[in-house]
Amino acid sequence: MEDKRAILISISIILLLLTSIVIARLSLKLSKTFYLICGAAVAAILSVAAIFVIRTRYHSRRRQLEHQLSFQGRELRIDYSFLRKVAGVPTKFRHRELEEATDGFRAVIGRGGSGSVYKGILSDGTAVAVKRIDGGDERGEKAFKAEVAAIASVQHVNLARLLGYCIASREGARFIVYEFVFNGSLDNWIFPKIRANQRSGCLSWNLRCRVALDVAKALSYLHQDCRSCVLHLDVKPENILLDGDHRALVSDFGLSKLKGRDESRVEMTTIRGTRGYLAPEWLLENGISEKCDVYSYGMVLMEMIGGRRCITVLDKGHHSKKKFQFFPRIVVEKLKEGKLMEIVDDRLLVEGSGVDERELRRMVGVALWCIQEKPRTRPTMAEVVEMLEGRRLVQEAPHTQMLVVDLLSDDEDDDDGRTDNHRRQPRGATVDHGNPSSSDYSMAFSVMSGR
Ligand SMILES: Nc1ncnc2c1ncn2[C@@H]1O[C@H](COP(=O)(O)OP(=O)(O)OP(=O)(O)O)[C@@H](O)[C@H]1O
Repeated sequence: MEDKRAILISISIILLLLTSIVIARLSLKLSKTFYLICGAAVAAILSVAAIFVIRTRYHSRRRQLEHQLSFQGRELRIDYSFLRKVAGVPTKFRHRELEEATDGFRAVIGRGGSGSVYKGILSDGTAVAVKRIDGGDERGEKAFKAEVAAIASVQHVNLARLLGYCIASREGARFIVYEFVFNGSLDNWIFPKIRANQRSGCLSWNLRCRVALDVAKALSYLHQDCRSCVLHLDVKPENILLDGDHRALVSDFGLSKLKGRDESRVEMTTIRGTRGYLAPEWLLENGISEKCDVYSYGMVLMEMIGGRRCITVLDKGHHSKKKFQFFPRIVVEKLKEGKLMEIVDDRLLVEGSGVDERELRRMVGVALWCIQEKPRTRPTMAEVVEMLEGRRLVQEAPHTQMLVVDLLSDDEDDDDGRTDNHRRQPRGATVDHGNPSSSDYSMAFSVMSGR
């Protein structure tokens, strides 16, 4: 439109000029020089008009192209982010985005060995849990890479969903962004509240059974259905999250390890995991396998049944050796005495709570198979799923020595049996064949660190 108007104006000016020249020539009888000057003037005006037209055309074409490109770019970005979401590829967030989402990292929802976890809301309204992995050291880097690599390659309804990550080089921290899981971790739902400000509830028997199955399915998927076998290596109630419907989601892959399908074990140079859930082969055998997760799962199953930690410290005296009460031993005794109901979480034994003795026997049986001392005696997680679903008979578990791997350290235990720094690596570990002491339930065997 603008082009046409410019051309019309230019032509009108030229015509006007030519007419004035002709009129001037006829009326004033001017010389040839006059014609030359006028011709040059017309040529100059024509050039200016041409430049003007070319410029406007160029600018309008440029604007048109820019508009077209930005539209196509926007479409491509939408397609790309859609494809990323569909393929489950984690997004790389900017530090500022996470800072805004978490309101400056204010709302802490959990603390673990590797850092703190904050609640946040992304700009599109998605609720997220942002896990900050502290320390720019090698260990922090390893935990970050292991977690992102492991969880980014797996997808299962019972695994916490990774949305993205962020590396803030200036702050020396790394962040992992998970979908927010509304009911927090399982420990708050099976152990009695120990702090006034603690958010907790008591999970019903039926929900405990469902959670046990959900976790077993997630672990079976990690061990058997992924391209490489994923060893979680930190299965414990704190790492099992419950969504709004109390479905379980296994989370925290910071210690996980990949094992090739053709490998039976992987060599490890350091002990990974949490005291109380560590399988004996961490110190007794060469290399570890998915059976470590099976052991930890068995311990979690025991804790879900009893509503208590498997290991409780009885004696915290400075001079005497620590004495432990090992819940699975109590379970075995009660089973022998035919008083299995006595081991169930007291809070579930109110009338109408629906604790079914047959189901209880099955759960206890599975847990006892899982915590067998020898890894090869333990079932696979797929077999555990079959047993829990009643598709496989749970036979009586053989007697096992019930070894407890404990990384003794200077720090005091919490009331819930967890040490503050519960992910210690033992220095110069020694094996101590402690006698079963005066307490019936003290540990039969402990593995002590030289801290
Ligand atoms: N996606 C989530 N939604 C809600 N709460 C979460 C989520 N992820 C973690 N949390 C909370 O934060 C706590 C600590 O998280 P997490 O275990 O992943 O941290 P960590 O530093 O790796 O700890 P750990 O020492 O157990 O490895 C959890 O026990 C849970 O209460």
